[in-house]
Amino acid sequence: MPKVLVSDPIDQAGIDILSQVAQVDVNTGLSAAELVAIIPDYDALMIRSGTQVTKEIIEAGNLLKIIGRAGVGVDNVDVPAATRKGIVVVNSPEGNTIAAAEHAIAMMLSMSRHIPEANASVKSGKWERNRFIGVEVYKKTLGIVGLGKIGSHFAAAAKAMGMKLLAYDPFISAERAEQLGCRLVELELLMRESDYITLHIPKTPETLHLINAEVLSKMKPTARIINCARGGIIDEAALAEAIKSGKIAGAAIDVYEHEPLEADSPLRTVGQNIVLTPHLGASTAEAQVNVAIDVAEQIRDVLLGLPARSAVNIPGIFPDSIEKLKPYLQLAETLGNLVSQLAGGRVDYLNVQLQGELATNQGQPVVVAALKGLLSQALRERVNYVNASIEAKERGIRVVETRDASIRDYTGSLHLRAKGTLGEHTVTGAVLGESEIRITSVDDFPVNVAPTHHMLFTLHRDMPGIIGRIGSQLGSFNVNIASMQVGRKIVRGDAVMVLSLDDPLPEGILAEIIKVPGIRDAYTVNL
Ligand SMILES: NC(=O)c1ccc[n+]([C@@H]2O[C@H](COP(=O)([O-])OP(=O)(O)OC[C@H]3O[C@@H](n4cnc5c(N)ncnc54)[C@H](O)[C@@H]3O)[C@@H](O)[C@H]2O)c1
Ligand SMILES: O=C(O)CC[C@@H](O)C(=O)O
Repeated sequence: MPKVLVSDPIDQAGIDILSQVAQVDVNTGLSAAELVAIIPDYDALMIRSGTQVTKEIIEAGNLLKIIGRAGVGVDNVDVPAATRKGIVVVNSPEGNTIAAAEHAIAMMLSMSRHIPEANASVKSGKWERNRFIGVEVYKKTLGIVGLGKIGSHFAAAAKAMGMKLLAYDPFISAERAEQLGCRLVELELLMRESDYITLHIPKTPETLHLINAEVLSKMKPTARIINCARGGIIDEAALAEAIKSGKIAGAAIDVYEHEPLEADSPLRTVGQNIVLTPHLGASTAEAQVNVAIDVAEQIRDVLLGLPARSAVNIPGIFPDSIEKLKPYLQLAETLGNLVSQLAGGRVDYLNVQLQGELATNQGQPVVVAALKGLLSQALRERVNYVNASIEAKERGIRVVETRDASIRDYTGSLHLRAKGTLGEHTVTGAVLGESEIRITSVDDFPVNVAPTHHMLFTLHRDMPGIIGRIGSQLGSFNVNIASMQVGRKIVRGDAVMVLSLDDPLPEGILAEIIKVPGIRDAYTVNL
């Protein structure tokens, strides 16, 4: 039974799903060294934001197939290191959207009405009504940085509260922003004009310290900023200084550059104009159930050999296309493996042409499958859907995807052309019925053969006696032929012969076959 390590607190609903297919060990609060020590035993790792999945942990995870992040942000996972090792990283892109948006709204309102201090004051026995005069958000301008899922939900709620909306998001259109009631503007204008600024962007090298001293200096002295996205997007020292010196009115922060927040963080000494929560954006009962189920289901599926629906480091396949595409992924892998052997293993160019109905489908997963097949001779089980593209890129393989929907020999077919040490070779294949894979051409000679484990391909002159001679040669080496087919374009011209063999070809026989008069080339293939 596979083993799953759950290293952060996860809702029981997720554990129940994982337990259907795996031994689940819940072991939270581990140090990095402890994780490195135990990870070699595990097939899957499930985390929230508490575990930093470093390169060292990934390198040590020799059985790891999947890392599941029960949440959105995967900035606590070294995704490039996981990709290189062929480990799928999945998240739950929507499970906590509402929770995070509602937390940001709560932060905006509690900051505006001094709720944390007022609560502490009453609980300490005081009744200080004049000390806590707040401000309204009605008719104020809200600047949303990042108009994705959480930013959009905040926008809808803020609009209903009568706020005017600005948004900065270089990756969405002005039309989309307009649909959400926002005016799309540059960051500088948003910082200058907003009374409230809320951040809903991922932490990336581009967004690290996006909100620094200079950007904060553009804000109005009455303006307030909310960060429920990721620590590090705001420069914390600059923020503390801006509030203390009265350059801005306040801030509400849920996420920090270092979590837990250090005891001596300047944010802790800002006083009453800052509201701090300990990364609670996703902490609702509903969101924790959503993300636990979402990610546990994906871990279960991957452990069962099925695709994950929200993988961040493999080409996504829309769930409704998975069933339809599966036989084509198998076909692409088989053809990739075949063409790499015909082209001599070291391939430097691959053209993947999607034909017929397949041309109207998602192409990227099929191309990745072809690359996986292409590299499987060299890398064996080290190559998979996660790292095939990187491995191909690092080997300098130029990959071109083309489409031709007008080719209708089969409902959908796939044509691969590869250039390698043995020159240029092409193969075409199709899926018959539900899932039967056929090789339908080799070097543009039409054939119709099912791929088998051991195969022999020859290029020869179509002339009497040649098939018999190959048969006798194989017989003399005690190799049994399971099936044989010849593909030719014209009678007595060039032809290819495809033989399926019951046994692998013994050493040396290929050299004998090539000596047969009329044989131009011969290739052994193991699929
Ligand atoms: N506090 C929490 O507990 C909590 C919970 C959930 C999500 N989050 C964080 O909230 C953030 C947003 O989540 P989401 O689900 O809305 O993501 P999303 O992918 O739906 O939206 C992110 C938006 O940011 C935009 N963006 C990316 N780079 C940008 C840049 N440099 N400048 C401006 N916009 C940029 C994108 O175009 C996208 O529209 C993530 O960082 C996530 O980790 C925090
Ligand atoms: O794990 C958590 O509670 C936080 C999750 C949140 O930061 C996210 O990115 O989804």
